Amino acid sequence: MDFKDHIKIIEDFPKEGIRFKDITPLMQNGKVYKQAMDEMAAYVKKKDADIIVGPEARGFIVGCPVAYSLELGFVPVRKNGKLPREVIKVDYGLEYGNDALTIHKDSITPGQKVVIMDDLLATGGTIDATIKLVEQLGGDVVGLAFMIELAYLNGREKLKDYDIFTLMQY
Ligand SMILES: O=P(O)(O)OC[C@H]1O[C@H](OP(=O)(O)OP(=O)(O)O)[C@H](O)[C@@H]1O
Ligand SMILES: Nc1ncnc2[nH]cnc12
Repeated sequence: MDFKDHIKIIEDFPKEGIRFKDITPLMQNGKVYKQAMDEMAAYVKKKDADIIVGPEARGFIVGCPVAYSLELGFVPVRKNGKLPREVIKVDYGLEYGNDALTIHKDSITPGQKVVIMDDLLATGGTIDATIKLVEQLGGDVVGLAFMIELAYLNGREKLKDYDIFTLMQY
């Protein structure tokens, strides 16, 4: 199955010069969405993860179905001010802006094997911040999984100490 047939590219969104990869057509097709999640689940299983972590919002679109299918827990990483209990926080930059990410302080048990999942790897800023949060809580990041990799932004270089799985590369 060629997953790229189900990704739409939108020029100059959300800012001039950005070629936005829209995953919503893939999600709208049940068979294709399931196949994509099954392939990502196979990777998470191979890494023998204890728990999945995903950053808001599109990390939930891939992390939750895979967690459900493997009967694993899912921990949300959210933008600043969204989580209701005690959090730790990290500032980060991405392809089109800056923000802060947070995680509940009690969401990871030290030594737990974590796979971090998101829809897309661009500069790696989001995942770098997510790794910092997980590691500050004592989690062991055993893998990173994305549907899409924008290879021209060199996110892999920033994340070179980690094992990375991607379904599609641009
Ligand atoms: O590798 P990076 O340069 O960090 O970029 C990738 C991130 O950007 C997008 O999220 P965005 O922050 O736009 O938020 P959203 O998921 O809430 O749309 C995408 O879902 C990744 O999380
Ligand atoms: N080019 C892009 N398309 C979709 N999501 C993104 N997140 C960061 N860069 C992106």
